[in-house]
Amino acid sequence: MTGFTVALVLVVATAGLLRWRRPAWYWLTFGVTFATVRVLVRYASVMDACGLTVPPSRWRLALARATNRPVPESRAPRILRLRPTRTGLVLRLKLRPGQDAFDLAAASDRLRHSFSMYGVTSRELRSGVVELRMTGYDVLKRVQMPAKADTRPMRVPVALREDGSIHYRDYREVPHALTLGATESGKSVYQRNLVAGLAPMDVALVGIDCKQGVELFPLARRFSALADNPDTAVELLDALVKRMEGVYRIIRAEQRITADVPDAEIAAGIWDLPDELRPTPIVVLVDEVAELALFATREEEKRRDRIVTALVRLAQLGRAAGIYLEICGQRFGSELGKSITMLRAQLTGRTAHRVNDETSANMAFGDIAPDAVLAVIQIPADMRGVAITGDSTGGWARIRAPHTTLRHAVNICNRHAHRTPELPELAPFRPVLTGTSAGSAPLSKAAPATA
Ligand SMILES: Nc1ncnc2c1ncn2[C@@H]1O[C@H](COP(=O)(O)OP(=O)(O)OP(=O)(O)O)[C@@H](O)[C@H]1O
Repeated sequence: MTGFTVALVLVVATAGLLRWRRPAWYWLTFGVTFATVRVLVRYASVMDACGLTVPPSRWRLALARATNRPVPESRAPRILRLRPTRTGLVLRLKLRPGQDAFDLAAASDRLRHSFSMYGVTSRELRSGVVELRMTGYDVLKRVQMPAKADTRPMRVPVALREDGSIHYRDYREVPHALTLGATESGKSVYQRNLVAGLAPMDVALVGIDCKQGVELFPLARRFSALADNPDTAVELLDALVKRMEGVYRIIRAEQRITADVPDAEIAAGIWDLPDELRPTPIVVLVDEVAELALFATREEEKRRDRIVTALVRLAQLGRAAGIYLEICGQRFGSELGKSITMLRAQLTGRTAHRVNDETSANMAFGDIAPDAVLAVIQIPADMRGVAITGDSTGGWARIRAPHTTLRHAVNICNRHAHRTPELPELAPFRPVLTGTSAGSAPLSKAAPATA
């Protein structure tokens, strides 16, 4: 036996032994080749077995009869493209007459078993063309974000989807979002990833962290305004509403100039304004929203009503003024008092981490994607950070953000501290940065924060 044959036998034997464990590196070294060959060789028989073929058309049958040939076989969707990726394979299929995208979606679990893949998901690209994404291993087990991401202004690659693609938080497409989850489910890590993704962009970050500031205050260098208690939060939200009204006045002034000019675009939001006039967009991050909505005394009730009213106004009118809400909490339902469900209805983007009961899952998806409720309940307790994300289109996906530590997020914020815009309306809430620890000093308005 030559040296080459021995090496080949060793490689094949090692690959065979490792196949059942399927770590990510196994996939990259051997799996991708095996899976491509397997899918191509088994394609016709698997499609037939999964009921994804159509009988030959009448003219093909007639032609076979006329030329005295055997009866043609049923045909599977035509493969337009097969692309191996870092996590699996992507197949683009042209459907045969009589098939629809739902046929493939309904057969995805059968396809997964038949092709020996970890996961198969399908989505319609355009009429008659469906994309099947196959993953060779559990990509959410240890999240590694793809090196290349399609970054655009106000679009953050925040997590990995179970089909291996990137999940983006796009503020211009989905202005406001709600993130729910039980304690220790991964909400703060998700929010940290958002801050780290937004830090290099031209955006002002505003934080309301009612967990005594433990999550957002270490990131203070990149924040234009911070509040760590409901009293400061109510003033900060009022200031944001005032700023929103100011931005509306700028848009109105710009409209008067262009309304008389035929064929000119009329500004309907900050993104239609010329660069030199465009106010800085603002992302408002609220951690533990229930703390803002709970009250014990009459005074606190009045404060709570002011807070919720300001949040509703920002959610209703903020998009055009470039003010986007990112609200995080353990529960967000009618038990938090009046106007909460009205606010929730404005939060288009929904992300739910592990929850402890069906009611909490319903708060996230009951009104937009009822089948996602079951998926939320099924998130295992030992997979912290795994979440279900959906939007008003009714679609949903399983995602997990990379495990970004607080130290890593702080480093990113410090690196981009020079990008922190100074907004005059929010100046009183700008964190005062000192080199020393804030210790036991109350972190209220203009409080020192360390990073
Ligand atoms: N995406 C992730 N990947 C791996 N581990 C994670 C991920 N997200 C969270 N974790 C783990 O779960 C722990 C709790 O996460 P996190 O602090 O974000 O939860 P939380 O929902 O904000 O909890 P609480 O509401 O109690 O503050 C983290 O310390 C981390 O170890």
